[in-house]
Amino acid sequence: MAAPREAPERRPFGRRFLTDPARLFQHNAWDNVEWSEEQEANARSKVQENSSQLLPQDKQEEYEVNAKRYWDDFYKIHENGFFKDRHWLFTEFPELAPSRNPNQNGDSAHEFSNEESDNEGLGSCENGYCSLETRAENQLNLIKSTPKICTEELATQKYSELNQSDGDYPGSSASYRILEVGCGAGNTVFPILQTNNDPGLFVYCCDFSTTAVDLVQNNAEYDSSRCFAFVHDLCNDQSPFPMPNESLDVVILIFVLSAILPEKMQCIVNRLSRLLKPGGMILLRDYGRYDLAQLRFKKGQCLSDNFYVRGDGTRVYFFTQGELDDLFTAAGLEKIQNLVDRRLQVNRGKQMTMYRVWIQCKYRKPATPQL
Ligand SMILES: C[S@@+](CC[C@H](N)C(=O)[O-])C[C@H]1O[C@@H](n2cnc3c(N)ncnc32)[C@H](O)[C@@H]1O
Repeated sequence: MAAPREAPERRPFGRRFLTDPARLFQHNAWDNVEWSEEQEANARSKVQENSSQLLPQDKQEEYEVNAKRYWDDFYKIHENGFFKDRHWLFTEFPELAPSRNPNQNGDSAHEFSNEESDNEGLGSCENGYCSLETRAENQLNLIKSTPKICTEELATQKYSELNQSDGDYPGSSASYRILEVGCGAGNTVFPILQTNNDPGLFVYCCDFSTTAVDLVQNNAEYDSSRCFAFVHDLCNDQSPFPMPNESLDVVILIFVLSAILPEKMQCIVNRLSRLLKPGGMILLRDYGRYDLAQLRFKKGQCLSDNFYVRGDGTRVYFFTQGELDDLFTAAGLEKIQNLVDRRLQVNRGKQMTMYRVWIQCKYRKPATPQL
């Protein structure tokens, strides 16, 4: 009998370096690429150019007021077929499944570095988010499922009732609680539920898009004994969370803070920080300054410095490490990790190179809170 095949050793994060430029097209991605001064200057000038004309104020307000609708439309079109599942999550964020064997899932740290397929540009996913305009093959495909009712008003009423009843809230008996904000269709939540087998685990997830939350709740893997999906607008600071302050071990923000109006980010981070237990952590992965997606914007799509609107009406900000550090430390959190992930993606067929920039952070609430 043949010996059982062992899961291939996971390649650790950021370990394929391009030392010989002649090998550029031998792989589809290279880690930790250094930018030359010329490349940096080039990027700066592209951003200057595409930010030289800001959208008029009335248009800006329209995108803010209707933000939820644009994301609803996005999920009506793409449902949950847009994002790739992310087992890299557990390499980058072992906090999501602390007792997991690190050799589980032999996939690479980045969903892009699949050796079988070359990157096709932004359409192949910007670390999980693909721009609508590059996915013309996706046809408008209205939600077929019968959605459960999950309006924010109803949810708010339900939490107030729950919170009044002696600390009994969804997940109140759990020993390890994770909240994902801006969960979209659940491409982070479901891998967590599959991978983290801790019987004390409870996962909350929320999004302001009712369409997205419907997709999560109607997913065959949604298990209400281990998970609670709810509609929540992060920008509405009057909208309660279904769990009390200091009850969460982990809050995850994956490509979400970048979708928020920059002036509102600090208030959101402060509120999320209050939900953490002392010692609990916020984990973030998001767009970095001069990422290819930023350089590709055209004049007329810029809302304010480093903040743009896509063709589908959704918005995106491109962070520096310092900006994120300021946001988290001002919320009383301490830095565990704040790194920039510069990756060169290669489309060997088209002989194209794409420089991606992402930022990854872990910030912890001190045992004695600073706020
Ligand atoms: C780029 S998507 C990322 C989705 C998910 N985190 C993922 O990585 O698959 C940004 C998400 O943030 C959500 N979002 C944007 N603004 C929000 C807000 N004010 N409150 C709650 N969710 C918001 C959107 O609906 C969308 O699902």
